[in-house]
Amino acid sequence: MASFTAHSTKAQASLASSQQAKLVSARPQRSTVRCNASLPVSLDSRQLNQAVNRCIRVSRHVATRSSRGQRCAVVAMAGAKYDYDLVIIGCGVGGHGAALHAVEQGMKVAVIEGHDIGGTCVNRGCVPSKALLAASGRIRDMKNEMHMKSMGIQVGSVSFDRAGVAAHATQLASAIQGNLKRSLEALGVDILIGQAKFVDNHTIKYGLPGRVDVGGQVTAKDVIIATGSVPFVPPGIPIDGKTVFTSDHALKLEWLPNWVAIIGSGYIGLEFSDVYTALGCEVTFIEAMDKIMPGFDTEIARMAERLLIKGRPIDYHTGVIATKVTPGVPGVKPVEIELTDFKTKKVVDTLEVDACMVATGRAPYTNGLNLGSIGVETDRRGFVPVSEKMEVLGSDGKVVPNVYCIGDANGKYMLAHAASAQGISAVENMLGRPNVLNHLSIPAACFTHPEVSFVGVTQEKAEEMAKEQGFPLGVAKTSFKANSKALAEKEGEGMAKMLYRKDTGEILGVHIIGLHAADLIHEASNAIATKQTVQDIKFAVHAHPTLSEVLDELIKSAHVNPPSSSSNSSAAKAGAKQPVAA
Ligand SMILES: Cc1cc2nc3c(=O)[nH]c(=O)nc-3n(C[C@H](O)[C@H](O)[C@H](O)COP(=O)(O)OP(=O)(O)OC[C@H]3O[C@@H](n4cnc5c(N)ncnc54)[C@H](O)[C@@H]3O)c2cc1C
Ligand SMILES: NC(=O)c1ccc[n+]([C@@H]2O[C@H](COP(=O)([O-])OP(=O)(O)OC[C@H]3O[C@@H](n4cnc5c(N)ncnc54)[C@H](O)[C@@H]3O)[C@@H](O)[C@H]2O)c1
Repeated sequence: MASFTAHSTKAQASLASSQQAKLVSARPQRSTVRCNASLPVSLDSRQLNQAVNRCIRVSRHVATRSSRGQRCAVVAMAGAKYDYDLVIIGCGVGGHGAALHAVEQGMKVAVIEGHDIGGTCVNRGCVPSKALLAASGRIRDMKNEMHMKSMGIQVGSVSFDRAGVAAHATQLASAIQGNLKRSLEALGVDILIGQAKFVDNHTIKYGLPGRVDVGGQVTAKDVIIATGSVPFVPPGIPIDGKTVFTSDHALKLEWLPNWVAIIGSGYIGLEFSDVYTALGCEVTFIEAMDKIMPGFDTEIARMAERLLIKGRPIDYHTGVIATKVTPGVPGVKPVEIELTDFKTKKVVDTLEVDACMVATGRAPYTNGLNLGSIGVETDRRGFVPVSEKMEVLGSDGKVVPNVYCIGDANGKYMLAHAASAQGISAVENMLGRPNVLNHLSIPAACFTHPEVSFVGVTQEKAEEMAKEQGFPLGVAKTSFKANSKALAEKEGEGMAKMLYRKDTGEILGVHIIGLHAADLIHEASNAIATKQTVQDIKFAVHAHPTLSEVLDELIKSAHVNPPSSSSNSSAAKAGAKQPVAA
């Protein structure tokens, strides 16, 4: 049976010889687990807690037998079986989030990164794109004379320096990359450089092609695959990086084509249409689905079309795919795009434009991991199959012990904050604390001007659920038009919509389009994550005048029956004023 010596430590523990308390992976057989309580160095209370957590992790017998409240100081035994508790392959936001949480839990962690710390989000995604959107958004605002005049502002001619805007994006990416790296170093995470591949569940080889001085082999009790994704380019589209390109190239803003066709009207297409049109380019969308912005709730997409497309130099072709693209030469020869009807497969048109951006989704970056060595097969598109606890599933459908996959590589929800939340969840699960992330509580936002955000399901999906499960569906709506803060900014265009169960008050989805929608969505996503109902949050107070009152009004306008209006509700007991339905 496991034996455990716990020292209650009021102050610093008394210390033995060794200079460093290395909570290195001891992974002895459970029957021989022995957590020795002599501490080799002074530990502060945080380190002490980490040590306790570490011991609890090594043996669950200990977890149940030792009172967690009692401050036990523990040091893992000598003779570590693995180099690390956790090795993370890929150091994007997913890997970074997982590493931070694992260190917090007292684990010894290494990340292996084959390209650049920060991955897509920091270097080729969220961060530089938001910098371009911020700069181009200002330019759009200042060029909007009517808007400025309506607030009594006169602006002279507005000009910008393309290279300066581009530099803002690259400098921001590089600053944030540095911050990320320093945060890992400060926490003692080992950063190993190289492309990693599995030898077995606990052994990873890494190196760089043609570099004998880089690389090696490490072992770990647990491994997380966090290798992210790369742009997906449909067949028949040669990328030259100049006239035919993906977001990887577009973010460098090396030139501004007069007319750019964007294939795909998802997040990347929309955000880049916002940047390009603010900087004076014309845009044509090529979208395979029958409607533009097919990923959004239909009503929100309709409003987005009015606010983000009509009134801007943007047109679109829907229900068509680009089957052949011939690159051009800037200023000399246009790019030719052959359009084919998505359903009939007949060629219907040919476009000649200055440039073509491909924004048709992302493909997982899982090649070269030697997943076969651990009995794993990716799906047709290359995504790693995972359980709801982020455990990797083998080709037999069973959990592959000690291997997890998070972020874009598993394809569950390709967003930065989802990757990092999945990383935290995976660490919790490897520590023996079962954790399932509710993906329906993860907010998403498109950072156009104005922004679009949502959490949970669309109205179409909610209607389907209501029909199948037989519950009454509530649809509450509010507008930004009546919001004092939005009106003060002369930004009254926008709406918010909530889908909820009228019988229980459960919130199924919230969609917002309008000023700062990306910030406003969190009240709703937190409510869904913590399972709060409409009744629970109906009487929360919002500062006036703020944009958050849009959500306040939205929630107050929802009608749940029964039991929210019952006189037994806590708010009614407290004598809260009943809100007026909008
Ligand atoms: C233009 C653009 C804008 C975006 N904007 C947003 C946004 O505003 N908000 C948002 O939430 N999301 C946004 N995203 C999506 C977001 O960037 C991704 O969801 C997120 O980066 C995924 O994180 P990850 O950690 O899973 O993978 P990544 O960030 O892709 O990181 C994976 C890392 O693993 C490394 N790697 C791969 N294979 C190996 C290997 N074998 N060995 C070692 N290292 C390896 C890669 O080099 C990479 O650094 C955007 C994406 C793009 C392209
Ligand atoms: N603000 C954000 O959070 C943000 C910003 C950018 C990117 N991202 C992430 O990056 C990922 C990739 O973004 P994206 O915009 O490339 O993908 P997406 O999945 O959002 O949109 C792709 C669009 O392209 C269309 N499409 C696909 N193949 C086509 C073809 N052959 N011809 C014409 N249309 C085609 C699809 O119907 C879809 O509308 C997304 O999953 C998103 O999560 C997020």
